[in-house]
Amino acid sequence: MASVQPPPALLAPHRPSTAAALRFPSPTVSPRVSPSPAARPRRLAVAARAMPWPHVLTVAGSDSGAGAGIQADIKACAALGAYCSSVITAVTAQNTVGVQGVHAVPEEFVGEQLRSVLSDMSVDVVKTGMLPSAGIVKVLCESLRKFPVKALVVDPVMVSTSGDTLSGPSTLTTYRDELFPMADIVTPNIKEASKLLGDVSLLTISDMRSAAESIYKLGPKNVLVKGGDMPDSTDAIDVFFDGKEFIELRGLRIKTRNTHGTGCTLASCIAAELAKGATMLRAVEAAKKFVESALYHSKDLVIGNGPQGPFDHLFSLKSPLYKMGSLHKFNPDDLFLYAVTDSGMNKKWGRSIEDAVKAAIEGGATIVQLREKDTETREFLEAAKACVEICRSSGVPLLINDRVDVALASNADGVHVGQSDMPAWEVRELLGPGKIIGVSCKTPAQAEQAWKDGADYIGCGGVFPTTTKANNPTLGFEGLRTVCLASKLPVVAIGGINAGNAGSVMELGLPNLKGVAVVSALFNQECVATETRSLRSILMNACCRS
Ligand SMILES: Cc1ncc(COP(=O)(O)OP(=O)(O)O)c(N)n1
Ligand SMILES: Cc1ncsc1CCOP(=O)(O)O
Ligand SMILES: [Mg+2]
Repeated sequence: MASVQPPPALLAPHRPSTAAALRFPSPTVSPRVSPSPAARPRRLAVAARAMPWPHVLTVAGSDSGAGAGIQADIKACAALGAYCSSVITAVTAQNTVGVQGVHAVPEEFVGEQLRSVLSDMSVDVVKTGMLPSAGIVKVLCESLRKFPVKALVVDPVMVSTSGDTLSGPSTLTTYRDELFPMADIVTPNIKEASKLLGDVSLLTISDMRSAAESIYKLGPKNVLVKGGDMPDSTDAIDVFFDGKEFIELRGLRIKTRNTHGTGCTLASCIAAELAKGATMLRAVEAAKKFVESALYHSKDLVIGNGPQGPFDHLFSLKSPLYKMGSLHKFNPDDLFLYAVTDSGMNKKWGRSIEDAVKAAIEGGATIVQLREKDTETREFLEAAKACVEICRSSGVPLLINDRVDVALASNADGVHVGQSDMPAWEVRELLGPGKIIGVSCKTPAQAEQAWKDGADYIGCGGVFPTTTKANNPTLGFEGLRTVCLASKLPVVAIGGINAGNAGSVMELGLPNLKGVAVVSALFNQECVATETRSLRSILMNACCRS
């Protein structure tokens, strides 16, 4: 009787596998035989996991069209570096037109799937999607009590983005009474929030706040009411509530038909980020940014003929410009007080570049840029290397204006380029995902291109007239506002900004206007540190007021 020899690797004690070690028997189909006792593989000696792998378990329905459901969950988690196991609660026949049929999985079998995963694997976070019956909700709650996890993310899927009802009224009651009190966050959209609260009408941000507060009282630790389908809103605004404060999370409303699965994906991204150790608010912010990036990248892709197309969760594999590293490396708050040096002013005041940078940092500059248009390359590079050390010891990013070569050679933190300098996407190719790239933008189109090219921020100006940069049209507050409202990237204002008007710039209250960049108000002065300190306090006061 042929005995089936399991692959050697299965018998050997578990060790990091190499291709050589993983030799499997030839793929010919052997007659089904039960292995002799000698050949039966011993219990696997599985080594303790050397590398943690954040793990999300999705408990949701299958979407045959793969735009939503467990298919979206698995893709989203994979894109964010988390493992995703899945317990299927229903099988749906659906596509880009809508849901044509739903078969709920018997609750006993949902329970068996839950036991299989939770008894064997260490799950960090459970994320729920479509739970088609009260019985399934109860089975899930029982499993969570038996196999507790770090966090529970509940996406109360009741109405699909195509408008089809996915959960009945009895399920809502069990959601509210049993599942919500166990949840770390509940993420209803407007329709779902309305249903959960007895079909109340939700038309404004204020209504969303009230809804979030009412849903919070049902027991979850946090609530995120998603405003994506709020009528007539220009931005996609979600309201986050943690029981103490409301936070409005603004995102760009991407004009596209490819929105099927955005709800599932947002919740799965939150789960993945929580599994990776993020705080709840950071997880929600990262999830929102992921969905926005995915929608933007996918806006012109076409799958299916209906009104609700899927989007590409794995967009970052398709374009190096979307390397996730660059989405998280740069801290927009660094733009608060942006000191930009000037070779002419340094000469006028007899000051070295290094001295100018040290003084600006002493005064509280939060980011520094060497804008040395008239300095010879060799001198510029030596100064840049010295300033990299000065800034790094203070934790202040140092960028180089225009000169990518100097930035590379000095290992600066990034580069700022203008419309006539090297395009940002080329700079990104040269610097890689871990460096900061800023782009000068005067129009929404330029801001859009900077985002597409993978920049981290934009400089917008000149806001006021300036003699520091020749032939530089003045945008004024309206021009600055127009670009800020269009920009998907953080913005720093520049041009003629000084102690007299910096406060008014920040008091515009533009959400993504993160600070001001200043040249002469700091470096064409006798004492750089004093001027920087004064400007910093003006900015702090203005931000407290706005
Ligand atoms: C933050 C910031 N914004 C704009 C500029 C302008 O750069 P510059 O090289 O002086 O001019 P353009 O290349 O934008 O035309 C900057 N240096 N920093
Ligand atoms: C570099 C630059 N980009 C737009 S305006 C400007 C000059 C800003 O200098 P100042 O702060 O002295 O007006
Ligand atoms: Mg330039």
